[in-house]
Amino acid sequence: MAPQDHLPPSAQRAAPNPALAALDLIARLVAALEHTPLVAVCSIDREGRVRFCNRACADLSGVAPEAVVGQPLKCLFSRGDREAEHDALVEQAWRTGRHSPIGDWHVRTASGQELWLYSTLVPVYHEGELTQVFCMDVDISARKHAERTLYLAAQVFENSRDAILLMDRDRHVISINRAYSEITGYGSGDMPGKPLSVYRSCIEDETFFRAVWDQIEATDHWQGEIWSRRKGGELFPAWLALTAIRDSHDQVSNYMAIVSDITERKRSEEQTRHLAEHDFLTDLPNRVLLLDRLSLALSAARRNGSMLAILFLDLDRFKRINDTLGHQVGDQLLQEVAARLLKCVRKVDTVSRQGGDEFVIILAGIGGIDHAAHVADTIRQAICQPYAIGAHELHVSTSIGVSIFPSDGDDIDTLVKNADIAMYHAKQGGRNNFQFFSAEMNERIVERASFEQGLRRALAEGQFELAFEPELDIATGTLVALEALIRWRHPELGLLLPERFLGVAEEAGLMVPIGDWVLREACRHARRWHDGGQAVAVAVNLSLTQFMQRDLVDRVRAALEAAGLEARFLELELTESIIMKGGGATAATLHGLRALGVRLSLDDFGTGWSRLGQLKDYPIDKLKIAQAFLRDGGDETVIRTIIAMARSMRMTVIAEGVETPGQLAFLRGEGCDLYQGRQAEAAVQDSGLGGVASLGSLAVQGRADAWQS
Ligand SMILES: Nc1nc2c(ncn2[C@@H]2O[C@H](COP(=O)(O)OP(=O)(O)OP(=O)(O)O)[C@@H](O)[C@H]2O)c(=O)[nH]1
Repeated sequence: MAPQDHLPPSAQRAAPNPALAALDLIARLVAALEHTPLVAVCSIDREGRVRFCNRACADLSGVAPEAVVGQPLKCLFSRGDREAEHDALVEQAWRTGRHSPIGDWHVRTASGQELWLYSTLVPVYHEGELTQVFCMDVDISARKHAERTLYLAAQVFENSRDAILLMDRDRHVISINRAYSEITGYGSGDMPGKPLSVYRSCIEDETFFRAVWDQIEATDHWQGEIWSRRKGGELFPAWLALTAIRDSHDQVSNYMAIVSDITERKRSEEQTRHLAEHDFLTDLPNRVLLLDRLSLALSAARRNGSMLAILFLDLDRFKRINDTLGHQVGDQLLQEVAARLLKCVRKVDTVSRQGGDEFVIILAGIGGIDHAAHVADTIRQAICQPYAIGAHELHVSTSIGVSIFPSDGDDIDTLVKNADIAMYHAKQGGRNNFQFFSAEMNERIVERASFEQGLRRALAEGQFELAFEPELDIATGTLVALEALIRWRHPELGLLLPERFLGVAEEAGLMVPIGDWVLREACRHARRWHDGGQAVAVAVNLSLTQFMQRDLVDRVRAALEAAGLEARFLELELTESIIMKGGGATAATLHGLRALGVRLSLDDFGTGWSRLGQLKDYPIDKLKIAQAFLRDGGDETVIRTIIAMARSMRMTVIAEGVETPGQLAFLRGEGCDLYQGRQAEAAVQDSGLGGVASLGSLAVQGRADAWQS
């Protein structure tokens, strides 16, 4: 190609003399064109074949110039679905002789690289004739990439759900995005130009913000929770992330603030925390929060040298309300109790529910123990007032234990434990009262705990024994039965009577295993007597707890079977109160036992039952006149009535605690069947048979036989 071929005809026509200078200029222009790295240039002929390609074009397309000459233009760059559009521009350049509009083209090179080209087509004349079209392309891929990045950044900024605010290096607002406007209510024109500090909530002070900006200066970043203010003045909790943006010279050019409205999150966190720290039924603080508050109150008391009281409350006989009226009524009562407790204390105090019918109250910073006593008594009285729950008017009382910091303990556990111990003593003291903790109480509780442990060991190690008290026929003096009475041969305290340990056993939940042991052991003894030739019956006392066991009949059957004892030789003694408290299941249990063939006897008769007629519904074989009626001269009328009643109901009647010959004579005169007590024991001794071990030779007949159905 001759150098002048590149110039349009007008330029060729206007070329000044001298001609050589012009040729030289053209030669240099061509050389520049060939070597410029900025513009990729190639030319095509009328057939669309490449005739020339400069180095930049070869570099950009990745095709060697020798390989491209004679090839169609698209072997350099393919324009995808815009190929036809480009062909039309080429055709237009040939047709009009004018250069095509400059435009951006997204192309792909032969090696698959994608580029953006800024292109035009320039028709070139030679000697007045249009001979070539030059394709001139500038690689603008980098610019396009930057534009795209900027575009995306702008989209992110605008469409982010987080509120974003941009500042200049002086912390003046430049712009805010849509989310920022939505969250804060400020429009895009409200904030720009103003310092960010204008929009602070005033909850955090200057020191706080100074620390924030100090950290940003040091690390380019700060994030944390703050209170933010909406345009209308409303405050809201926000999570703020502040970041310094640096320019290419590593100088801070801007700051960006990202603000998230965390109102909902805080609310739900608060809700979760509330649930974790409060009792669902009463909404009072639960044990977790109580311990937390107590820890704070203790620290404050230590700091101020003040006193603090812990009140441990337990409702009295609450179980009865649940049992008689149902759990739901019980729940409502607990809620009402909670409300009353709150009314009895100050705002600084904490009322908490520990669970069940137990409440613990912290009285902070009390002036003296009088204050605690006053509050305890106010509470006691408030709880005693009647409750209207549904159609019911309920009455309940509470027992309260009080411990005082610092005198009753220095730490949470000790203070709560001691208040609990004091509450236990309030219960022991008859309920519906309050007790201050004392060291003696603690000693007693420790003693009781070790006693309880001892009881468990006694069961495991066989420290229990049975003593037997004879029941004799008044008319014949014959031994009819032996009542089994438990004794505990305590390793340190010696032989203990049941009064000494059965209360603790009851509270420790040991009545059933101990009762089982007595039952089995008594049956085993009776079997031994039988094997020795004496078919004497054995009487065993049942406790309420045993009686309430659903499988009582099975347990009794199992004891009989294990001993190989006939059921008619076992007599179970119940008290009136057991029968009364047995509830709806009493009759079924008694009939179940009777069906086994065992005898049923009512102990301590005459001391509690008001509805004698009810006895007819139960299969009771024997009435035991309470010892109280014989003491101090006795109550002859009652005894006479009981004997008459037993007769009319075809029951055997026995008097217990017969101590004198006079008493025995009286009972004999009234037609009482059997007797028990010191007189009976003396009679057994007199007969030369000192104890149960000798029973093998004791004559047993009469009433025992008469019992057989
Ligand atoms: N309604 C109701 N009863 C509960 C709840 N939690 C525990 N209880 C019952 O509360 C009763 C607590 O009884 P206790 O304190 O052991 O005994 P009490 O009958 O109050 O007798 P004393 O405490 O010896 O005076 C038990 O019957 C539990 O089943 C509850 O959330 N709602």
